[in-house]
Amino acid sequence: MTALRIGVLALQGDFREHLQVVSSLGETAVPVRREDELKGVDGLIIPGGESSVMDKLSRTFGLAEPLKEAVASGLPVYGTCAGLIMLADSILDGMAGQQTIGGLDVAVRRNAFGTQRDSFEEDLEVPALEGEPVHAVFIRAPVVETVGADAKPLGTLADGRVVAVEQGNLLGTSFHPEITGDFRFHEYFLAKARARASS
Ligand SMILES: NC(=O)CC[C@H](N)C(=O)O
Repeated sequence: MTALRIGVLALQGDFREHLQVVSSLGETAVPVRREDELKGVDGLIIPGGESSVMDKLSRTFGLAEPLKEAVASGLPVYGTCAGLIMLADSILDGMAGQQTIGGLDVAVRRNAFGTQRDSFEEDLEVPALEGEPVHAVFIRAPVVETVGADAKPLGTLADGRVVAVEQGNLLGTSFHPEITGDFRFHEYFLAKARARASS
């Protein structure tokens, strides 16, 4: 089986961790900072970081429109934390003028857990993934406040709040699987990329 070519948006945030995860799973990982680096990728990961900065940089570097086109073309895209915010059709508590790439029919609230719970960890039941609950690490994390008709929740906190969603080839998590050593979400995403590459 030939390795997939997976781009990781490398404008800002913890893109290095995702590049390492993709390589450790046997695929080819490529940092994406320019439009031409998006060409020929079988999937794209948008990392955690600061979504308002990522938004500004993507517009400054002329990547915002190509990213929207990539999503519209059906490219598999996985966003973690700030990356989930970038994929959301609407943001609550965004910075003034903050825009997103969109694609996921959800409204996401930034920094939803407030200062007292800036970072926390919780085990999540994720029925779509086999095996144990997913140990999820949240860092100034967003929450999916509204899931539209086209999107589907994949994982919820014990209090019922949605922190993982999917919609066709798009996948988003509020938390950071790239730092826990449990890469089932990455594998779930790579399966979408593999299916598309071989279709
Ligand atoms: N760990 C993260 O990616 C934090 C997200 C950040 N709070 C934002 O609004 O973009």
